[in-house]
Amino acid sequence: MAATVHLAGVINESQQTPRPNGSAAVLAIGTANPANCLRQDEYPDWYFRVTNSDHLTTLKNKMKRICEKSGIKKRYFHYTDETIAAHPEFLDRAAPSLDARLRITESAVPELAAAAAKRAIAEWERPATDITHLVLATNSIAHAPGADLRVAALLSLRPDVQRTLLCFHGCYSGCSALRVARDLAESSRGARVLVASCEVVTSLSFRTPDEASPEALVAAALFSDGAGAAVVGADPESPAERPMFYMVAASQATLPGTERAMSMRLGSSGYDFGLSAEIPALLRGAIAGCLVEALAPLGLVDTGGGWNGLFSAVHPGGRAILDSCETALALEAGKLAASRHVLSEYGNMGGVTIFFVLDEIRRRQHQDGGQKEGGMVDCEWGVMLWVSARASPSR
Ligand SMILES: CC(C)(COP(=O)(O)OP(=O)(O)OC[C@H]1O[C@@H](n2cnc3c(N)ncnc32)[C@H](O)[C@@H]1OP(=O)(O)O)[C@@H](O)C(=O)NCCC(=O)NCCSC(=O)/C=C/c1ccc(O)cc1
Repeated sequence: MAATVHLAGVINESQQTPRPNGSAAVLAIGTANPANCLRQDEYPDWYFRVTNSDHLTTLKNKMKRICEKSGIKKRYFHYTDETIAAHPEFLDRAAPSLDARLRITESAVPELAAAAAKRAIAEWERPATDITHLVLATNSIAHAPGADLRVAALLSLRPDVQRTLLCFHGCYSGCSALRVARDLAESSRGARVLVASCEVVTSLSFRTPDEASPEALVAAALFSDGAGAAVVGADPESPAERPMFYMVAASQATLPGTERAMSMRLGSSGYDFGLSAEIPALLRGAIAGCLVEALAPLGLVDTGGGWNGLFSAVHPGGRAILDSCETALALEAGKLAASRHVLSEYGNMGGVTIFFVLDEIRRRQHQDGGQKEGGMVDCEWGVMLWVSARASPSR
């Protein structure tokens, strides 16, 4: 472990660090992707060729059907043809390959996360040394000292920056990181939290297609690499700090009996993903009830017009996930336009994707001057799966 001294102070109540008056807000956003971009309509041919699997014609045709229905146009990958040529063990399920994969991700994750974070800090227009906390979420590493320490060094954050590393939160890691950032930002006045999410998970999961693992084929057709970052803080301290989304509440709900529906398991040959074909239907059945429970304490209720009065930042886990949300919540066409756009342009980058969706929503707010597609911008309140957000009235 790195030589880090952790101190916890206990003080008299009257001497507590003052807490901020307002809610934490997203003050800036940055995103980044690796250079290797592959078109989705060409991916099955490429994938079966480089894995020497062209003879598996039934499986290849299935992947083509999945890609056609994925709602994705292109995806980004840290790996390249050269990576695959240099690592024949990635193609052989029986060969141990985890060490080689983790050596790749150990440097790739902090570098990509820092690239996104640099853009967020540049937009924030304050020095990186004003960052008091760093929260990094990833499913793509398994080492300590972790990528959070390396990101802090790459960005020249101050030595006493308080770091939190969240690993193995799956596709909701971005929401987890934002929830933790919100709590940190609201717990001490002046806190400025750099929150980042980074996945190069395809380097941990790339392998030969297997007729016995159709779920792995779905993962191979959807997942993509990228990084997203935001600066989060309460009580803007200067005119340059422009809140774009106030994070007013966060909640989490787990559907009983669904523990096996979505899973990730890191083994000697990398990640195995479990993605039940039931996920879109499970979501369809549960989402409205979850929304009612999460929003009622905020006084937000469906008064008959459905949930179209909110803007929605939904993690685009797959085209069918978005369809399920749209159906279950009776959303008007275009209400999930930002999520669909991000899915189409980048694929499913796990927890990173939600940063791209928030970025896309605010871009549409600016471009359209309030006359946006799908009634998104004139909504004061919004919901992000699973963090509720309120758009700044000043934006
Ligand atoms: C794009 C898909 C994969 C296919 O499109 P489709 O409209 O369902 O098309 P088909 O029904 O014709 O399916 C095409 C083929 O794929 C197969 N398939 C179809 N899902 C499968 C399957 N999970 N296994 C294994 N074969 C399959 C299906 O059997 C079929 O095979 P075949 O008959 O041989 O053509 C679509 O099903 C889809 O988007 N599925 C959702 C993928 C998914 O689970 N994503 C979640 C990843 S985890 C995540 O991001 C978290 C999200 C989340 C978000 C919000 C929350 O609140 C909580 C969580």
